[in-house]
Amino acid sequence: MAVEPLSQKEIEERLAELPGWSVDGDRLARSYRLGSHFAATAMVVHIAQVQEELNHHSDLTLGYNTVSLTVNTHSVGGAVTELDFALARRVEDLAPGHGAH
Ligand SMILES: C[C@H](O)[C@H](O)[C@H]1CNC2=NC(N)=NC(=O)C2=N1
Repeated sequence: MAVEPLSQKEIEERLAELPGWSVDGDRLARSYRLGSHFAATAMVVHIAQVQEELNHHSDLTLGYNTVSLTVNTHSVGGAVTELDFALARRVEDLAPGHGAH
C-alpha cells in the first residue's frame, strides 16, 4: 500500500479521535505525564517495542516523569500520514496501563 500525505481535513478528522494529540509543524505530537521516572522509562520501552513491530519510529523523549513523542513519515518527505496515526493510536492504547495522562 502506498502511503501518502494526509490532507488538512483528513488530519483534523483523525485528531478529533485522539484527544491530547496535535500537529506541531509537520509532526504529530503528544506528551504524557507519569507517576515516576521509572514508570516513564517503562512506557518508553513499551513504545519502542510497538515502533519495532510497526516499523515506524517517533522521536521519543524521556523526561523525569514525562514521555514525549513527535512523528512524521520520512519516506514522503516528512509529512503526516496514516502510519503516524496508527502509531499514535497504539500509544494511546498502551498509555493507561502505565498510568500515563
Ligand atoms: C526501511 C524502513 O522501512 C524505513 O526506514 C522506515 C523506518 N521507520 C520510519 N519511521 C518514521 N517515522 N518514518 C519513516 O518513514 C520510517 N521509515
